[in-house]
Amino acid sequence: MFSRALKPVVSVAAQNGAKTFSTTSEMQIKVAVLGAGGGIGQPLSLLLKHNPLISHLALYDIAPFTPGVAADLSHIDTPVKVTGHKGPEQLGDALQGSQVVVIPAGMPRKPGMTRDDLFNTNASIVRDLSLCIASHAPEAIVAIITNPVNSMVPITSEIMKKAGVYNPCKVLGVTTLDIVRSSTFVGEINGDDPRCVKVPVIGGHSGITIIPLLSQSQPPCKLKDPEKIDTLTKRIQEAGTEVVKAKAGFGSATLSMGYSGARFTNAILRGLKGEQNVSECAFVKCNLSEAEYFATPITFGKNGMEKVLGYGKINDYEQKILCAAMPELLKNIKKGVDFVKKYDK
Ligand SMILES: NC(=O)c1ccc[n+]([C@@H]2O[C@H](COP(=O)([O-])OP(=O)(O)OC[C@H]3O[C@@H](n4cnc5c(N)ncnc54)[C@H](O)[C@@H]3O)[C@@H](O)[C@H]2O)c1
Ligand SMILES: O=C(O)C[C@H](O)C(=O)O
Repeated sequence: MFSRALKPVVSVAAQNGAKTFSTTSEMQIKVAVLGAGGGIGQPLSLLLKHNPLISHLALYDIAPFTPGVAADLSHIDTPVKVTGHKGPEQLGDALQGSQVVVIPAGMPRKPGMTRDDLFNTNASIVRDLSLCIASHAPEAIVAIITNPVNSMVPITSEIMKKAGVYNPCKVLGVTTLDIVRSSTFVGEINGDDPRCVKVPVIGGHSGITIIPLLSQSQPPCKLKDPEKIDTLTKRIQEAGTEVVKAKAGFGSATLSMGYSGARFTNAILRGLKGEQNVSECAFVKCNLSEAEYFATPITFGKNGMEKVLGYGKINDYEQKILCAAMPELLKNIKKGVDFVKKYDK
């Protein structure tokens, strides 16, 4: 995943025999993970501890064992400094100076629940964290993993607007797991290495709002039968539920999400570092549809999202499922916006 960035750079002085050794982490970047003690937070932090573009990893959670997670990770022999912060009184310290904030804080689904069923618990968690980001790290790029992503991105955006620090390029909903799953499933069908398969996934991140564009798969998906395409599309849309059911009450996807969150964070970091044409899909503010926020391929730059790449030509089937998704997506977004308005009163 980090192959392009992992390569250590031996300085000229070192080549001449002097005992200096530097890595590509020379640009000092602090990343804060909010919800770092959880099922996603821990593997995500483990992967980020290996990212040479990060100089400081601040782990925050309300869980009392958070300093222990930080102590544990800090013993790994990579140059990333790790600090642990527990409880709201230590959140400011975790955020101060962070250029990137990743949020996996909040409750996961149990069997029988929809992502929207998490709204009541997770909306206030994300609101309170966003208020603190607005005051302690207003310039940070915020990557939101917490579900329902379709509503949490509007919540953070509205909080940032109220605080007068909103930059739409810096509030990003993480949908990478949908892309990772699509690559895996198409790779299995095609007999291709999934790392070489690219399938854009647009719309949102819940049930029917997840729209994989199988017609744009690279290399092309070998399935041609419309019924089989429909079955695969539904499998991608329901893949989170597949994990929730299999975990039987013990949470939702954590390891594949830790991987996906680390991959997304790495894309943000590469953009921050000035690398060109780094792209991933994300749920962002854009005007590609009647929805204010929409998942689409984007590129990253020094300010977070650089360009909305859009989704190009889609076929009739994809157009149909996109139309079917819009009412749900609009409802999810409105729920987030209204939550912040109501909180104001
Ligand atoms: N975007 C995606 O693709 C995706 C994928 C998987 C899971 N998720 C979502 O990610 C969230 C976390 O999932 P998980 O499996 O890690 O759950 P988890 O219960 O294992 O961990 C959540 C962590 O959040 C912490 N937390 C709760 N309130 C907090 C607060 N106010 N401040 C800081 N930390 C707080 C908890 O203490 C816990 O450590 C869920 O909402 C889940 O639905 C999203
Ligand atoms: O399905 C969930 O509740 C978690 C996550 O959104 C996923 O897609 O795995």
